[in-house]
Amino acid sequence: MTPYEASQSTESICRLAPVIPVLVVHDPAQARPLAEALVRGGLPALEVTLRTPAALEVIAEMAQVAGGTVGAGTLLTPADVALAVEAGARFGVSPGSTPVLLDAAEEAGLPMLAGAATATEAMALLDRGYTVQKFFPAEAAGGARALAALAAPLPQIRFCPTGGIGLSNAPDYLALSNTLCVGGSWVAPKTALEAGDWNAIETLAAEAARLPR
Ligand SMILES: O=C(O)C(=O)C[C@H](O)[C@H](O)COP(=O)(O)O
Repeated sequence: MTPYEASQSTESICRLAPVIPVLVVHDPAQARPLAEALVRGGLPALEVTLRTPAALEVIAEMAQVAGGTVGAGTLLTPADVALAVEAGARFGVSPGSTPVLLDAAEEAGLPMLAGAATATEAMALLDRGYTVQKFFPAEAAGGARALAALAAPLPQIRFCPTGGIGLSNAPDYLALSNTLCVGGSWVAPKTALEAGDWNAIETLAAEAARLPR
């Protein structure tokens, strides 16, 4: 897969809904009800972070949920890419970008939403052909003002900002010309997950899905 094709795929995924939930799941038994609640609420694109021992099993379970598009987050190494693809991930997300990681994703045909936090990092990805990128850590790296400033010299790059975003500040990003969607963990909070409160998660998803962009 070329970086151009990867960007086309990640753009379509980012256009599915205003928010991509960032999920940290410890129990594979929660995968299906969680994905179903998020999809019912109107958020079909899901990012499962490879930060728990259960993550690959969670991806495999979620990949079978109708209407969902499941990706793997926190991809750091070529080995992570291979495991994510094997589990059934349809896209990958990384906090930053390294040539070996991008090589592996391109070879494996996994569309990457790779991270950049500065103009230099965004330009390096653009040089390689990635016109859709993750802006991470969004709030800590200057927030919506920083992302808006990048749009002036780099209008051809579109972003999914992630990191520190919630319902209250998501609109600041979604109003920007260079933002396709935002990522965030707020739609699947730890307390609701621990309680298996799928209705609460569906309500949070529905609220997020209604955000204008
Ligand atoms: O490691 C990755 O690939 C990630 O995707 C990192 C996540 O985007 C953020 O950790 C989510 O940040 P919060 O919404 O503030 O919890």
